[in-house]
Amino acid sequence: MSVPTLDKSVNIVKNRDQVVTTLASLIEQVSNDRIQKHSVFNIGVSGGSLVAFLKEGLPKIQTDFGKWRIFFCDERVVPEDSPDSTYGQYKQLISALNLKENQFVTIKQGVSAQEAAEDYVRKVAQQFPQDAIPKFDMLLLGMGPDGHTCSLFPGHKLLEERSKWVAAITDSPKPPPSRVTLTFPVINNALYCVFALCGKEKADMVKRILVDGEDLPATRVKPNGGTLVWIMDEEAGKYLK
Ligand SMILES: O=C1O[C@H](COP(=O)(O)O)[C@@H](O)[C@H](O)[C@H]1O
Repeated sequence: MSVPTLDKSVNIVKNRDQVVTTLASLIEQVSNDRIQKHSVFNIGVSGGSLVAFLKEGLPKIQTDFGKWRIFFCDERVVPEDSPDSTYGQYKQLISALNLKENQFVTIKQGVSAQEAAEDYVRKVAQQFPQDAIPKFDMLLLGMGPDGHTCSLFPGHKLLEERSKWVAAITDSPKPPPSRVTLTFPVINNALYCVFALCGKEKADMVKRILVDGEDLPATRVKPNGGTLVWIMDEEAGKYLK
């Protein structure tokens, strides 16, 4: 796959297919660079529409998937065989990309959101023994029509979380209510934070975030010393032109 010309932090491409291709190409470029330098690629994935983008795009890229460690930017506290489980949806990629199940760092099953968050933070810390705050190579983020990202929702107290790397939420306004999410100190420590989104129902929120700079969860994604990239189709970006 050819390297994208992403010279801007906000990239509006024609349609959904081009969102998929542009995103996949950026992942290919960054993963190969990180694997060459560090022999591992630590990536965090989100749920929602991103899952389909990756299912379509990742099988087309050239990278050493065996060197990937895959984390969840957020996860729903539900059984893995539930349609709401983000890991459950990514499982189909295991055979498509020749991954092993143990390359995914998943949440503990059958426990409360609080216990799942405490367990997840231990698992994350184990993978980043040298880092004061885990430094992900790349976090792939979605943005809901309300401006939420990960499981960080507008007006929620978790937006102010400064000490925990991973937090539990049990009152998510979007179902299911119980979730585990990375917090801003970790999100904004990543090397790359990449939003990928499509559709006219997101256009108003894109404007409120990228033009008006309204204080919404997705607006707070500002990686310190890292790179922020938005990839969207013309419908989502229609108020930016
Ligand atoms: O609930 C969630 O929603 C967001 C956004 O989803 P989308 O379908 O509007 O793209 C997603 O990024 C997050 O991981 C998920 O838990």
